[in-house]
Amino acid sequence: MSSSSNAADAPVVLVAGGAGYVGSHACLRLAEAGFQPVVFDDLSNGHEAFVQWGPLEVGDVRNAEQLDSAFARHRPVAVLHFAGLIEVGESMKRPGDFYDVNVGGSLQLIAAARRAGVKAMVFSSTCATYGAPAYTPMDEDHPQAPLNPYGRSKLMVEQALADLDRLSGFRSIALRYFNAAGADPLGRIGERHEPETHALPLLIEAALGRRDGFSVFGTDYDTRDGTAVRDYVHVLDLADAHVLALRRLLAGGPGGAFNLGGGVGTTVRELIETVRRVSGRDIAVAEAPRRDGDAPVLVADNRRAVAELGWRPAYDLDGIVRTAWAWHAG
Ligand SMILES: NC(=O)c1ccc[n+]([C@@H]2O[C@H](COP(=O)([O-])OP(=O)(O)OC[C@H]3O[C@@H](n4cnc5c(N)ncnc54)[C@H](O)[C@@H]3O)[C@@H](O)[C@H]2O)c1
Ligand SMILES: O=c1ccn([C@@H]2O[C@H](COP(=O)(O)OP(=O)(O)O[C@H]3O[C@H](CO)[C@@H](O)[C@H](O)[C@H]3O)[C@@H](O)[C@H]2O)c(=O)[nH]1
Repeated sequence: MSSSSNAADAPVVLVAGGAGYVGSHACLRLAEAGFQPVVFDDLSNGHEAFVQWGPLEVGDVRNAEQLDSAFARHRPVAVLHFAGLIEVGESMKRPGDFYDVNVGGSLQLIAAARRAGVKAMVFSSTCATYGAPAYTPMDEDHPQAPLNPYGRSKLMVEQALADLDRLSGFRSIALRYFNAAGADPLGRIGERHEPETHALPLLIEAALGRRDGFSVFGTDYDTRDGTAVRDYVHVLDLADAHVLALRRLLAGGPGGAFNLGGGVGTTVRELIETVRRVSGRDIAVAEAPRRDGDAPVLVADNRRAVAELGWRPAYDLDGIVRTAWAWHAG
C-alpha cells in the first residue's frame, strides 16, 4: 500500500479488476478524491505492482465465496467493476470465455454486492455495444447492435443492471468508454496488456524498436484515408468520470449510461503520424486486411456526460500520446 492511502474512516470502494489498466488509474483518482480503494482481481491480466492505493484481494469474480469474504472484510459503500476479458479479436475466437467471465462474473459480482447490502455499481461498458454506426458521432440513444461477442457480453450486463436499477433499488451507471489510452503522467502506472493488441502501445513499441513494425488493419474503409476511425480518450479522464459517477450514485442521483470519449475521430494513419511526431522516431508500417469484428468508425457524442456528470476531459490526442510515450520509454 502506498503512503497516499486514505484515513481509516475513508469510504471504501471495491474495485473489481483494479490491478488492470483502467482500474488502477481509477484507484489513483479514488484515493485523491478521499475514497479508500480495495482491489479485487485474479491477476489474470492485472499487475500487483499497479495496486498502489490500497489493499489487494486476489480473487475471481466468478467465485461467490471469494467475493463474499472480500465484501465482509472491507464493507465497501460501492463497487467499480472493471474485471473482464477485453479484446474484440479474442472474443471472435473464444466467445464462450467472454460470456463466462464478462456475463457470468458480472452477475456473481452483482449478487455478492447485493448480499452484502451494497447498492451502487459503476460498470465499465464500451462503445463496442453500439456496433456499426447508424450515424456519427454516436449518442447514448444510438441503437445497440454489437458486432462481436465482447460487445454483446457488455450489453447483456448493461441490460441486467438497467433492470435491477429500475426494479430492485440496486443502482448503477454504465460508462461506455471509447478507446482508452495514455498513462499516469507521473509514470507510476500505465498500459500493459499481455499480449498487447491495442494500436497505440503497439505503435510506441515499434517506435522504440521493440517490435519490427506496425500493421494497419484495413485500408479500404469508407473514411478520409481508408483506415478505421477511433475516439482515443485519456485513461485519467476515464478515471475522473468514475469518481463523478460514483459520487452521483452515492448522493442518490439517477443511474444510466454515459459515453466517455473526447468526441474527436482519429484514423489509424493519423495516430501513426502523431506517434512519429511525438517520439521523433520512424515506424515501419505495413498494410494488412481488416480485423474481424472491427467497426469502421467509433466516435462519441459526449454531451450527456459533460452536462449531467460535469465531466471535463483534459487530454487531447497529443497529451494522450505524450503520456503513453513517457510511460513506455521511461
Ligand atoms: N481498454 C479499453 O480501451 C477499454 C475500452 C472500453 C471498455 N473497456 C473495459 O474496461 C475494463 C478495463 O479494461 P482494461 O483495459 O483496464 O483491461 P485490463 O485487462 O488491463 O484489466 C482488466 C482486469 O480484470 C482482471 N480480471 C479479468 N478476469 C477476471 C476475473 N475473472 N476475476 C477477477 N479479475 C479479473 C484482470 O486481471 C485485469 O486486472 C474492461 O471491463 C474493459 O472491457 C476497456
Ligand atoms: O496492430 C494493430 C492494432 C489495431 N489496429 C487498428 O487500430 C484501431 C484501434 O484498435 P485497438 O487499439 O485494438 O482498439 P479497439 O479494437 O477499437 O478496441 C478497444 O476499444 C474498444 C472500444 O472501441 C474497447 O471496447 C475494447 O475493449 C478495446 O480493446 C482499430 O481500427 C484496429 O483495427 C491496427 O490497425 N493495427
